[in-house]
Amino acid sequence: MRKPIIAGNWKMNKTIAEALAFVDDVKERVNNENVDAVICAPFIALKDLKEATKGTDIKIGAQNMHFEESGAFTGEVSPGMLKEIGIDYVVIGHSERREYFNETNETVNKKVVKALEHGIDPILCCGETLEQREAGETKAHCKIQIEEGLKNVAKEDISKVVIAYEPIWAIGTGKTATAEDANDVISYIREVVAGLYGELAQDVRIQYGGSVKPSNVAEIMAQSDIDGALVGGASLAADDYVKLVNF
Ligand SMILES: O=C[C@H](O)COP(=O)(O)O
Repeated sequence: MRKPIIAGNWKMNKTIAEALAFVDDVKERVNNENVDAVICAPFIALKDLKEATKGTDIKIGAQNMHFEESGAFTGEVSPGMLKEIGIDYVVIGHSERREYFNETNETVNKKVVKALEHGIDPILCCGETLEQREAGETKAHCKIQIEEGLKNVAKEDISKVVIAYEPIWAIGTGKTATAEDANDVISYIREVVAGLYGELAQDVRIQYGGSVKPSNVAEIMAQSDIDGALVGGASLAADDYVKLVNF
């Protein structure tokens, strides 16, 4: 039985003060024991958020990390630094990182492997552009991203990986894939994982992301293969976040 995971991805939003006010507002209201509720926040707020959510059901994730342990990588944050403050999850290979920061399947894979090595659960993102969707290349594109992203991930670790399917054309646009379409691609992604890990694919949680909001989360979560959501815009408003995790 896969436990659903609803993760807010705040992207480059909220100061530390705003992040703490948000947690203060939602922490008593996040009470769905059947869901893992996560907030993925900017690096600078992570330590404070970990402290502020102690004893609550909210888990904290980063939005990126480097794959090296340390060294001359100006501006980067290492897996050990995240582990030191108890970070639970890390988003890896979000389409915005792939597009604006030149992340490739190869660097994404190194980060996935390194996160697992440090006991941080990676949220591995995949998804197609509008052009790829219109050309009928959605599944082929996701297959490559997943197969390359999971290279060298041991069988013992695969259930710790969360996959987020986010069609790029649905991110921040208000356009959501229909729940059935999203489920179809996600079922296919599970087949791809099964091609690599057999039955263990049934333990891997696969989220949908792209304009998820309180009004559509229940329909999305009702699909057979969708195990959660990675939510951008709607996760920034406290009341909406509470509705999303208590769907
Ligand atoms: O990581 C979250 C996704 O990019 C979705 O963003 P959105 O909910 O604002 O469309």
